[in-house]
Amino acid sequence: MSSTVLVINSGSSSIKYQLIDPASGESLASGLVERIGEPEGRVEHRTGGRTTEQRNPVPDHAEGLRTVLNLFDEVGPALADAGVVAVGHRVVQGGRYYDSAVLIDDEVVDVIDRLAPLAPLHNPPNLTGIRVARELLPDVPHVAVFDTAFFRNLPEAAATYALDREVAERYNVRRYGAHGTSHQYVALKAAAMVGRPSAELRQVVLHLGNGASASAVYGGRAVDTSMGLTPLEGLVMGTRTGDIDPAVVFHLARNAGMSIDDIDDLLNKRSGLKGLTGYNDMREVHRLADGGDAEAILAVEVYAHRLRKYIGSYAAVMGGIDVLSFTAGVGENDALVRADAVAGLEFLGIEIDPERNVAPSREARYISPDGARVAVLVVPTNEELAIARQAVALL
Ligand SMILES: Nc1ncnc2c1ncn2[C@@H]1O[C@H](COP(=O)(O)OP(=O)(O)O)[C@@H](O)[C@H]1O
Ligand SMILES: CC(=O)OP(=O)(O)O
Ligand SMILES: [Mg+2]
Repeated sequence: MSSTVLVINSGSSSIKYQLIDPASGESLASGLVERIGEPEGRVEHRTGGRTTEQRNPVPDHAEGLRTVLNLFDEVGPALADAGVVAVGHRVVQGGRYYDSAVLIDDEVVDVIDRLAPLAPLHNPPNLTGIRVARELLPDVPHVAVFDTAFFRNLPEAAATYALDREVAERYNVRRYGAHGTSHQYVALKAAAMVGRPSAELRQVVLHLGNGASASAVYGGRAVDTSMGLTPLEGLVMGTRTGDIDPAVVFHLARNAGMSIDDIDDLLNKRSGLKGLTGYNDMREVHRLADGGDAEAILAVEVYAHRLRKYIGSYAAVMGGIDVLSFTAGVGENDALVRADAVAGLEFLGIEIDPERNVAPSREARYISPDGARVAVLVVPTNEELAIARQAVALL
């Protein structure tokens, strides 16, 4: 029997999970618990080509995980017979503590808890997932794989904010990044695709999901990234502003009668595509834009404008660019966004082949024309597989 890893990614209102054979990369089961804490919850469990769906309220993450483990019992594969050697947990914020995966003990739990202010939407649910999973699966090692690990050794010039040094040091204010497991996975895969030693490659990776971030990877090492102290900075996201002038916060606090918590909620949960159009899902935004909705058309332009700014600035940071990769929900599926993101960047050697760009495929592929100076790629990310591999490597 081969060894498997159960990977858990607990988000604010969802739990995604996958049982993976890290050696072959095969996914033996996967699923999702959605709308935790809302009146109508939904659980989807996929294994062996079959999907089982349940629609019940899921009051909290503990109940959600219990439901998942029951599904493994009832529908399979039975975890007791599946050779589970570890549970791998995605944790967004590891601060300055971790540059690689770590075995979870009470001290690690304490650190993740103390770092919650630096990823307020992510670390608390990550931690709940860890607590509950350790209770329900006490006999296997649990491993934390941090989104920040790949960015732990960013050059100081990229990681440092031009803020009073003492304040920054006392309150741990610096750029930590996020989505690092995905950026690293995609950069490695892209280097293998172009067949050049990663040591000399200047890569830009665009992870465009609900949360979205860009990274500059030079010689296999992250040299800059768009998420900062928290996953709020950088690109336009489903519900987050990305970059804004910090003075917007003072302005709203002083003139709109909003509290800091109100503004936090506004910038993180009611902005981005949702703030501009009412919808956080790019598919809905396109649907509106296709119908001539001026706000949706502008939202797509704002989104793409930000992407072009980051591609250009990272090319400047690295003295050029050899590979540009698109990944995650929007990056993998949205040919329009990809085309808009590179429009006008021919001066950097970036061009795409319109037919390759729209060809339906789930595989990693080139969308630049043969012989182009910059390899433009779509590389489906697989954070779960990367987490499973890092967990077994640690053990
Ligand atoms: N066919 C598609 N076209 C455009 N956007 C898509 C498509 N499919 C999914 N998406 C976008 O991908 C997002 C989810 O991406 P994903 O990487 O799964 O995010 P997360 O891991 O943050 O939940 C959705 O919110 C949606 O906007
Ligand atoms: C860090 C982050 O933004 O993660 P997600 O995209 O899962 O929200
Ligand atoms: Mg994601």
